[in-house]
Amino acid sequence: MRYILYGVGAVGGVVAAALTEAGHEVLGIARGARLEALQANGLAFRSANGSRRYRLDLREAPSEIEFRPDDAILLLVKSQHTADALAALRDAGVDEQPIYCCQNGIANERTALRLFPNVHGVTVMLPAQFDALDEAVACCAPEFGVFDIGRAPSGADDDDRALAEALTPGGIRGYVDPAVMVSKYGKLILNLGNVVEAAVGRGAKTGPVAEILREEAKQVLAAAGIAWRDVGQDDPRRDLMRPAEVEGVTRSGTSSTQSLARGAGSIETDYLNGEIVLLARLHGVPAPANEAMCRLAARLVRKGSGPGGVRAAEVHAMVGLPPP
Ligand SMILES: NC(=O)C1=CN([C@@H]2O[C@H](COP(=O)(O)OP(=O)(O)OC[C@H]3O[C@@H](n4cnc5c(N)ncnc54)[C@H](OP(=O)(O)O)[C@@H]3O)[C@@H](O)[C@H]2O)C=CC1
Ligand SMILES: CC(C)(CO)C(=O)C(=O)O
Repeated sequence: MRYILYGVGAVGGVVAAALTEAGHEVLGIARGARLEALQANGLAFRSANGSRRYRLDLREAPSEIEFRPDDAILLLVKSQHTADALAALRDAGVDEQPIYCCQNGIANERTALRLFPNVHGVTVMLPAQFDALDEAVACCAPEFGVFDIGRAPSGADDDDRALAEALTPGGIRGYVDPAVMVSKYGKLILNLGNVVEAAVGRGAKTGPVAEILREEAKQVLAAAGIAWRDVGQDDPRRDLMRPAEVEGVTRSGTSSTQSLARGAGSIETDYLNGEIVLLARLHGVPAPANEAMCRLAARLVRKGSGPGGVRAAEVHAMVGLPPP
């Protein structure tokens, strides 16, 4: 199987390193200054085990690729970039190849299923970042991360088993999960604090505001009749991946914080907290705290704000909490 990695950012970079290290054929799709740096220097992969540089085969767009029946496509772009990526894949002739949504949130699978028959979900438990443009950092050890892998909306097949087996030797423990979306809803609950950290700064993703967002989300999911499974710190597999020192690297925060820090011009909040807001509206229940966080994220992007510039008291007030 050839693995096409659509998006060679933080998580995509770690996946590229893991699959390449295990001897698999990998082709990456990247863009802009990141593509130029990766082409010029290769990928500098850093982890608790040290640093290694990998030469990657890269393209700027799917139109530059001759797709094969044995390709598996891993979507590793942020959710707000999924629709464009999928359209480009279809224009380039992709049809029945498996498409793996290796992304937070649960909206990507539905978007993919509108265009493609063979869609799979992946729960990505793998904190990663890049500071230099030619870099990818895996922030946990001894495993870089844990992936739940299965078909969307449910089931599992030989391609899922092959992907789990391909990732595991390179440091990403793959688990085939026929109820992967149940796992992904659990991960969605964890990610509701991303925007709080992006706004206020480190530590806020697990504080009292995040707790309100998560409790509200659980009520909304219950009203919508949606099952979820805890994949947080009580999941015993978390022992496989503990935050680790990586020489010369300071953890920059969640993927949403990284978007603000890079001035990316967009943030994933509408697909995280916004998913809860959407479900609440569809099912006639309130979600004022998550709504407030979507407004806050839109404001931060509109103003070009960096991470950590909002006072905690302001965010507390937005969700009805007294000042900290
Ligand atoms: N980072 C983390 O620690 C974790 C992230 N996740 C999830 O994984 C997913 C990926 O996140 P992450 O790796 O952080 O994201 P990044 O922004 O680091 O990487 C995505 C990369 O894809 C590129 N890209 C987007 N659209 C295209 C396109 N059309 N063509 C070529 N390249 C494109 C982006 O470029 P550009 O910058 O120009 O947009 C960027 O380089 C998200 O859903 C995130 O929530 C899950 C767990 C942890
Ligand atoms: C769990 C966490 C917060 C890891 O960084 C993540 O999923 C993200 O960054 O989006």
